[in-house]
Amino acid sequence: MGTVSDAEKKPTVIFVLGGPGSGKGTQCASIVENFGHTHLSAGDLLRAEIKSGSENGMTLNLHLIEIYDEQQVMVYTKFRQIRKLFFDEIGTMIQNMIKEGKIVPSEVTIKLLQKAMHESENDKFLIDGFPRNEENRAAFEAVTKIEPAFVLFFDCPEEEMERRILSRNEGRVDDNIETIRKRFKVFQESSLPVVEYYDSKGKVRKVDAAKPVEEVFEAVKAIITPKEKVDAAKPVEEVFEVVKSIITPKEEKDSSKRSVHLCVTKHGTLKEHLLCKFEACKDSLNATQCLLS
Ligand SMILES: Nc1ncnc2c1ncn2[C@@H]1O[C@H](COP(=O)(O)OP(=O)(O)OP(=O)(O)O)[C@@H](O)[C@H]1O
Ligand SMILES: Nc1ccn([C@@H]2O[C@H](COP(=O)(O)O)[C@@H](O)[C@H]2O)c(=O)n1
Repeated sequence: MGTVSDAEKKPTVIFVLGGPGSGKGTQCASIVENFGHTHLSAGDLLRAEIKSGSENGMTLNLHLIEIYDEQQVMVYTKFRQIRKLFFDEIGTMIQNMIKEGKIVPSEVTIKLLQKAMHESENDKFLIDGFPRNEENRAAFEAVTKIEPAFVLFFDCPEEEMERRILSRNEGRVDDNIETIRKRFKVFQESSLPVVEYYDSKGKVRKVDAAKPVEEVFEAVKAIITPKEKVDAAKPVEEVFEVVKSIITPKEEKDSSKRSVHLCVTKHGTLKEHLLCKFEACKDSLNATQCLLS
């Protein structure tokens, strides 16, 4: 049986979703710093395309490129003029759609995401603000054949998101009350169904994004941190020493508050038990009992 070559290996993708101003970009910056993912914001890529698209005219590289198969200078010049018009038009189209809080056609956004992924040497990506609707989701999966590892969903009330956007001060054309309302509507009607779709597949990791930045990141860290493994073949006391060193005091406190217990499975993986069948597991000091489960 053949093995999967490096070239065929799919990158790990985490979709980062949440309403406008829920703090996706802010948290992605901390994830990049702490976990080394590459952050690709669909909104940032579209904004960059408005700025540079008509200058280099290469980013989107849509079907028009195929028109040019002649070598003559005249044809080439004509081609460049047409191409510039074409990309100017795409830039204007993106700009208008962002101003109106509308979702840009998937073909455009996916091209930008694919290009950024190809140019990166990383193999783990945070794709922020995408997929924004069912069309985005289906097209991305069809084109890239990539399924997200999970969806990091920032849940935040509209009043808080509105407050945050109105004090963001980055000069964005869509950070005004009229467009914000339109973006909230699009989020409710088109983006939440995508979250629900992934939720039905058990892929949504929801975070309370209304809390202060640092607290939100604590929750994010708990989701992103790779699950640590414990060598469960060792004597029970030794295993428990390792378990104790992994469980931080904060997690211990939180887990006892929430009646969540960190246990070691037969395979040596640390596991959170919401309801453990072992009475003895009701506090983390007895976590080793779960070795038997
Ligand atoms: N937990 C938080 N508490 C208070 N303010 C926050 C929090 N997280 C982010 N902010 C601030 O709110 C504003 C919006 O945050 P950010 O740009 O990260 O949101 P976003 O979800 O990426 O927004 P958009 O989808 O509109 O691009 C920023 O000014 C940021 O500094
Ligand atoms: N998948 C996407 C993402 C964004 N847009 C457009 O960009 C605007 C800003 O997006 P942010 O994520 O930076 O808030 C958004 O309102 C859309 O107009 C898009 O079309 N498709």
